[in-house]
Amino acid sequence: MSKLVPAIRVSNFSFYYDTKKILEDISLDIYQDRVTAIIGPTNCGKSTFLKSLNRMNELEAEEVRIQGKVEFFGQNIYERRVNLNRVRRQISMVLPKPNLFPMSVYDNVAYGVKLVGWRPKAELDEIIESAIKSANLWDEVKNKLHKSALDLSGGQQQRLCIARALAVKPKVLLMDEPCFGLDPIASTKVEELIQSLRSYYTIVIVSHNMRQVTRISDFTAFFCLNENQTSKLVEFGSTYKLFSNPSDYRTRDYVLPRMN
Ligand SMILES: Nc1ncnc2c1ncn2[C@@H]1O[C@H](COP(=O)(O)OP(=O)(O)OP(=O)(O)O)[C@@H](O)[C@H]1O
Repeated sequence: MSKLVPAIRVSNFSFYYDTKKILEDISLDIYQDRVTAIIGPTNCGKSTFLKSLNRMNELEAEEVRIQGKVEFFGQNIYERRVNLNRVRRQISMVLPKPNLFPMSVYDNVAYGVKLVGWRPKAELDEIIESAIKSANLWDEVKNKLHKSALDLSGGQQQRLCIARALAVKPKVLLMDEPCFGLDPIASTKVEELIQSLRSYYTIVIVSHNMRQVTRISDFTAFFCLNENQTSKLVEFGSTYKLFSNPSDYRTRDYVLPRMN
């Protein structure tokens, strides 16, 4: 295994929606070209944490406040002068439910690429094909590129969302329960896709499926609400260690019953 390099370094990070503190004093490193899973009970701030990594959380409320830092290869993404579009291109988000536009398969993937700048048609075609291939979807849609994306199955739509994210060449993929609502076969395909992307992208995934977490992630962070109902990072470490020999009793009490 190559040396661990932090792609994202979260330091003493607290997050508030309006006046309500959601995350408290979180510090952890997200390593480059590794899969990090975020787990924890419902409402413990997993999605809020994930969205904090590319500032998507700011799109969700009138007012948000933070303390601490989130550094992406050394640059604090919460600094004023940061180019937010660039941050969100490099740190891309895949949501639990496919959020495709009512457009063709091709246009959905082209959408973000066109926002970045004009490209000749042949070059655009190449980017689209490569992104859809990387999302393990090409054989299923190559004859339907100009048909509505909304006619694809749920699992195909989710892989198309991943293709759309890949088309803008991000460094980090944030995945919020990417198998949510998918049947076991569609879920397996998304999981296989994550496996095939893991060497090329830094991936952070929120999942409630502990078996999936042990199959696909290298590192796991366990979040839990404290007595003030704010979310704390209880434990972070290699997925193997966290599941086989957790350091904290709260991790053990959460993880072990969900593995049976
Ligand atoms: N846009 C928002 N405005 C205000 N509060 C919010 C907003 N989004 C989430 N919250 C609150 O933040 C807290 C954490 O929610 P979050 O969705 O991050 O938890 P979660 O661990 O991902 O939950 P789940 O496992 O159920 O998906 C909850 O109390 C929720 O009500």
